[in-house]
Amino acid sequence: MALSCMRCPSVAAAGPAVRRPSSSVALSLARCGGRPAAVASGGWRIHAVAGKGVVKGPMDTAVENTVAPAAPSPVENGTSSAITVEEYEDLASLAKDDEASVSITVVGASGDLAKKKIFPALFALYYEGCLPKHFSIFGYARSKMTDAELRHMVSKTLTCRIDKRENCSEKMEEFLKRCFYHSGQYDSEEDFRELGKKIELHQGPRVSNHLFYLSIPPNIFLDVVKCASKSASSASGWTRVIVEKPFGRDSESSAALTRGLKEFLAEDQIFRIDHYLGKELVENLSVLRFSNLVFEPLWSRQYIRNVQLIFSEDFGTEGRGGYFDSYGIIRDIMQNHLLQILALFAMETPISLEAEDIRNEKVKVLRSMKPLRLEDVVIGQYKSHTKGGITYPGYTEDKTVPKGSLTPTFAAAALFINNARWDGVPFLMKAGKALHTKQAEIRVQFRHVPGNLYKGSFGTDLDRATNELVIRVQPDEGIYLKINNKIPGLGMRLDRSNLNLHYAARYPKEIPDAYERLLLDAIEGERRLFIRSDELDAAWELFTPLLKELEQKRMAPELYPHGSRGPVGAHYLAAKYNVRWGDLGGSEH
Ligand SMILES: NC(=O)C1=CN([C@@H]2O[C@H](COP(=O)(O)OP(=O)(O)OC[C@H]3O[C@@H](n4cnc5c(N)ncnc54)[C@H](OP(=O)(O)O)[C@@H]3O)[C@@H](O)[C@H]2O)C=CC1
Ligand SMILES: O=C1O[C@H](COP(=O)(O)O)[C@@H](O)[C@H](O)[C@H]1O
Repeated sequence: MALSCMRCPSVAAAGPAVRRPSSSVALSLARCGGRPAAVASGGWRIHAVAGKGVVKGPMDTAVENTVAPAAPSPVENGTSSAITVEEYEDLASLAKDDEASVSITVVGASGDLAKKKIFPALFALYYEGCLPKHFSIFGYARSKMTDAELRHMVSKTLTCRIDKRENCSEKMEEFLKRCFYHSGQYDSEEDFRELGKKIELHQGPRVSNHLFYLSIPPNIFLDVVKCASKSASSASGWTRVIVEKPFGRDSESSAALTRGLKEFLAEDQIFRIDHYLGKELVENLSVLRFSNLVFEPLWSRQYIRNVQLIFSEDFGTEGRGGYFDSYGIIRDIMQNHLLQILALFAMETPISLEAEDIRNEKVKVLRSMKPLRLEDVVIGQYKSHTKGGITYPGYTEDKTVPKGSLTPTFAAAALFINNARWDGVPFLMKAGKALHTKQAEIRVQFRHVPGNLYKGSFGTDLDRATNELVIRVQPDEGIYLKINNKIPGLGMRLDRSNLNLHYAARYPKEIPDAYERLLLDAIEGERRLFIRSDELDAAWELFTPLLKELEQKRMAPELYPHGSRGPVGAHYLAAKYNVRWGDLGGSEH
């Protein structure tokens, strides 16, 4: 069975002629499983990098990708233009002779994230035929390991998709053969130089593109970027760096990190990952809104009563208390994952689907947020709870958490966007660990029907009769819309039902993990789902004053039992804005 990267058909939808608004456009062609993609007769995907496509950052090289340097720019002198199918095919055949290689170096390869997410995602991409033909993967960390030991470690983490087991162990073998390990210190230019030599050796005489994934604690980000840029960046192709969160703890530390990174990297070499942006249902948010006439006209204060962004986990810190305690749930989940979803949800229609157009709109939302007030925030911390004879420890009983810690493991907040579309609409966020369930969802509660003819049928609880759109990000992905309908029969009794797009029923195929999408995007130079530095600044500007106030006043979190629905304060906060949390209703599917 020939596998092909399923990403290609979505590119085809954009059509062969790609319009670009910027004056300087570099072309990059990324191979997509060797299958026709962007046009019926081509095997390559055209990817135009808007604006500073050809960037001469300190760690970058002039050529964005594999196209011969003399490839004509399709856009001249600031006027929009398009690439014809013929030009496209010429470029594709040109590039076919000159395929670049890509190396992916997982820095911190011995760690939890690398094992849990990064290597499995790379294998899934390989299995799907999404990795470039010439690729190699390097693990880098201080731990001593041979290539064989790395392969053994990685092999234990690889799984086959439920729906794709054919040739799986063969594919695993092939994949593992392309994984190598280099042990070194994170602040040693010499060690990175050796790594660079190894990479070049495996890449052969082709244009060699280097991707580094920083899967390490943040205090060593800059050491690694410095050493990698000086000693292991590509001399012939691009060099890109994926940076994992946390991107600082507040505005100041985040700005310092950005300044540090920019000493060695240009902004468009930095891929700040927020894995929630790679989740299928978050990706679908814009499709839902902008490609369905029934939603976009309703997307404003005129019809939407409130929006809820809810994250819950049914487990506590469990050994990750060291990291968690100095960040807390607001920094861990709200300032990044939930705020990013909010920005995507609330943004104006972007000019196009280009990364910069989308990020421009998101940053406008973030910069329009009203300052977050302490009285609009509730914080909580889980305490021990015994259920069914099992005692679940409280947060401060975790050995990796300092005694008496006031770090919130739960927070709820009411946020507002100061713009014409959203003025007065509460955006309620709720995030917590050790709650009763693991779930992430977006809930949109619509206003009451004015002059509702059926008002009498709903009793006194009119809020229950309003429409609610639920986007279930995880688990059991789905989108459903609560509507009112008549119960069949001779009488006139009303009911609440769900118009339900249940992904498992509609799409039996396994949904790719967020890290797969994001890794592939980074390889292809697609920046849409990564955080730009001005977005990050705006996100910290919103949360930093609140975080400082909480810490300065040593606000004590409200305790809630492990496995419960969280502190009652969250209900009072919602009630203050006439909101009822949608995840607590009894009519879910
Ligand atoms: N784990 C997860 O689920 C998530 C993690 N992240 C972020 O991803 C990054 C990596 O996470 P994770 O894999 O859990 O991290 P780990 O703590 O497992 O660290 C990764 C590797 O870094 C090295 N390392 C650890 N501590 C230090 C230190 N103090 N000084 C130098 N090197 C050190 C170790 O490798 P060696 O000793 O071999 O050099 C370790 O294997 C972090 O920034 C984290 O915040 C983000 C979201 C989720
Ligand atoms: O970034 C983080 O996310 C995970 C939750 O991710 P999910 O994809 O499993 O929902 C969270 O557990 C962790 O604390 C946080 O750092």
